[in-house]
Amino acid sequence: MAKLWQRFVNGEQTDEEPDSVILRSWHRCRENRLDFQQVARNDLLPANLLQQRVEENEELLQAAKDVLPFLIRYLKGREFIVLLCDHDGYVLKALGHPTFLSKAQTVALSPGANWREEAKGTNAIGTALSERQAVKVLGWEHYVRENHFLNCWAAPIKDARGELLGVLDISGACGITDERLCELVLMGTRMIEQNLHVNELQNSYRFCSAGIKMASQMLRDGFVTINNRGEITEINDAGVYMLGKRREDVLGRPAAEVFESKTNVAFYGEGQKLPVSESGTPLQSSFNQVKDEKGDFLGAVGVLQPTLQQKEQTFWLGRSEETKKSFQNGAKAASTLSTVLIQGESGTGKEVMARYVHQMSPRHRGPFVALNCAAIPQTLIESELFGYADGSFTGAKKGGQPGKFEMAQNGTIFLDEVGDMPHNVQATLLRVLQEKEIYRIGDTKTRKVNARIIAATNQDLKKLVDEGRFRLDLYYRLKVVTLNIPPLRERSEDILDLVPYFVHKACAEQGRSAMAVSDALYKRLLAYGWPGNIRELQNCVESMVALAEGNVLGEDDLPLEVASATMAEDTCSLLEKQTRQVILEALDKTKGKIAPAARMLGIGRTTLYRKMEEYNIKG
Ligand SMILES: Nc1ncnc2c1ncn2[C@@H]1O[C@H](COP(=O)(O)OP(=O)(O)OP(=O)(O)O)[C@@H](O)[C@H]1O
Repeated sequence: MAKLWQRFVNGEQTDEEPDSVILRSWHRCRENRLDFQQVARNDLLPANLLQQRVEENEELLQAAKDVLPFLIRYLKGREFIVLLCDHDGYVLKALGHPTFLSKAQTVALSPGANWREEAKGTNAIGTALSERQAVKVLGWEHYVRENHFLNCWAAPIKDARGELLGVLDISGACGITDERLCELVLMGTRMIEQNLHVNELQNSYRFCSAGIKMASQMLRDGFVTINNRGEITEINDAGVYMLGKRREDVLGRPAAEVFESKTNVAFYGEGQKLPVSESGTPLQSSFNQVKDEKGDFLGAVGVLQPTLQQKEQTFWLGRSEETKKSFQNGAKAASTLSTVLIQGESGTGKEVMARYVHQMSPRHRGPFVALNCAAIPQTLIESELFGYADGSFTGAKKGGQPGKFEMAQNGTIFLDEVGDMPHNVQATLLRVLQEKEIYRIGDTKTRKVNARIIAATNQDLKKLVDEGRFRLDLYYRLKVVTLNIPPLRERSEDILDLVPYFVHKACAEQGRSAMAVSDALYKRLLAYGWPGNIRELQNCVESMVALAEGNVLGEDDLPLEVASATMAEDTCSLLEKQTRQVILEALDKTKGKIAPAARMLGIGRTTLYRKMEEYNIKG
């Protein structure tokens, strides 16, 4: 049969023809004027370019990683090799029988060599690429004589869209043939294609889940996904905050348990109220079932929103022992109906505490009414508190007007900055506390009031009493239960909880996507004294979020005031401060004389001079 090849390359006519695939390939080789005796010049990649191709075809190599050894095992030690080539015909990998591997090397059938038809004439790899189908090229069917000792089977490898990625080839010595090799090479390509498909599915799954995570962080509402077993698979930061739990206590847990609900939450319809959150605050949820095209239930996605009550913030944050203790005391105070006095610097969270006490008390269903005694003119405080009767003064509303005490019926009245309450109103307040009834201004009729009083102050009330500016009897009446809220500088660990919450809140309010906070920034925030307490921290975070450019808040975003204060701390370490102090004291004792001061410190005079210059101490 080799005569067929001989006649063709000699340009002689013949009655017999080889397989049509081979004949088409021979014609292409002739058109390309290929030398049929030997390959004129092998196209061999140098090591660096081969490495580049290997990297470019990483996915293909990965998909074939286990398939090539599997095929070799199947060939049971017979003299065969298996090759993986890229879509340009370059051999990327060759495995198999060592004897045949070295024989193959004599014709450059090895990694780095190009086996396209244009380079090597008719051969299984190149012809499979040209014909885009599985082929076998046996012995003399190779166009170039030097390859006649080969028998090869090859098939193209395609991706899910039919795009050509490479070729799988099995080669052996001429004469060894086996009908099953055609099937084997096809089976190998199918296995590689399946692996590629699985990889692609995994990548698109990873993309979807990372995309959902990223998109959900941009929402200001809580976002939750639940799988078909009813377990929570994803929750954004807003959701974690609203629940008042830790992320690790939510992820992977049954939704029914997290939402403290008896029914499976996935089957909730629109707008169901869920009794959730550690602080007992109600959230509103809206879940939708996710189904596939056949209508099978896959899981559910939902949003959580605070109900109106929670929007007025009745939950608190802070991991420090001080904060936990304060709020534990608040909860204890809530169970009694006594008057509560909350003391703390401005911005420490006194109103947050007052709302918490109300929320935890048996009156939580009643109203919470606040009045800031420092924020309204003193002449109006009385009418604000007790209301007025019809016609009690010119311009008074017809039918009169109830005051805050009446509005707080069966609930809580919060008197903020109670130290600023005028003396005459203090007397009336004391009477209301005793009698539990009020007169509206200009009215003769008493009205029963049933409201729990929570007062707050950032002043030293005892001092005001001593100065005669606050009534002693009212002071004792108010401080039945006292809650002290420490300043933020005494519980700076709370910053670690407050900052992410304020960042999240500011991003949502300013319509920005989620932002992270760098460790370096946390260090600076922890080093600052926060004279304005939590309110100052919140304002600081809000302005950083508004002005920051990237998606990570860093030290450069700090407002000047905080930046310069914390910088000074950094550059002047405690040790330096102490050294400077010791030198100053020695100089003070020796009335500025250097030699005795140096003796006292146990150092030489020159060292003392050097230290004084270093610490900017004038002699
Ligand atoms: N533990 C906390 N968790 C979350 N936010 C808090 C907490 N404490 C305070 N805040 C927030 O800090 C800000 C100041 O709190 P709040 O108004 O309760 O302080 P205050 O002590 O009543 O201030 P002032 O004395 O000026 O009236 C508010 O925005 C509040 O939401």
